[in-house]
Amino acid sequence: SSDAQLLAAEERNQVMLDLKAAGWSELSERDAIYKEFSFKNFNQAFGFMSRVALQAEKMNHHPEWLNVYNKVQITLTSHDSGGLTKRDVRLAKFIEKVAASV
Ligand SMILES: C[C@H](O)[C@H](O)[C@H]1CNC2=NC(N)=NC(=O)C2=N1
Repeated sequence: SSDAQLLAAEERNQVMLDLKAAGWSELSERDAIYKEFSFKNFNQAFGFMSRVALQAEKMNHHPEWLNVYNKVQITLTSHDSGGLTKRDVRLAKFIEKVAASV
């Protein structure tokens, strides 16, 4: 299955176990996942965003996000596919790696 295709129920439940354990949740209003990150200050938050931005551009897969001072709220979905795909999961896992290394 292509990584741009919507995740099938079984595979989705499997990957969501990991992501939920890491603090991601499924939105009720859209087929998307969401997490809020907190950093020590704006510099840390923006450094994190810079690293995620470079990877997102490489993947041609971009987050919906909001930064206010030390907080970054991130929503991931695949607009082209109309919901959650492997690309979102791959980007979420990358984001977790970056956040863990700040
Ligand atoms: C034209 C462009 O390649 C597409 O719109 C890409 C860009 N980045 C994207 N990012 C995300 N998150 N979902 C998409 O469907 C998407 N599509």
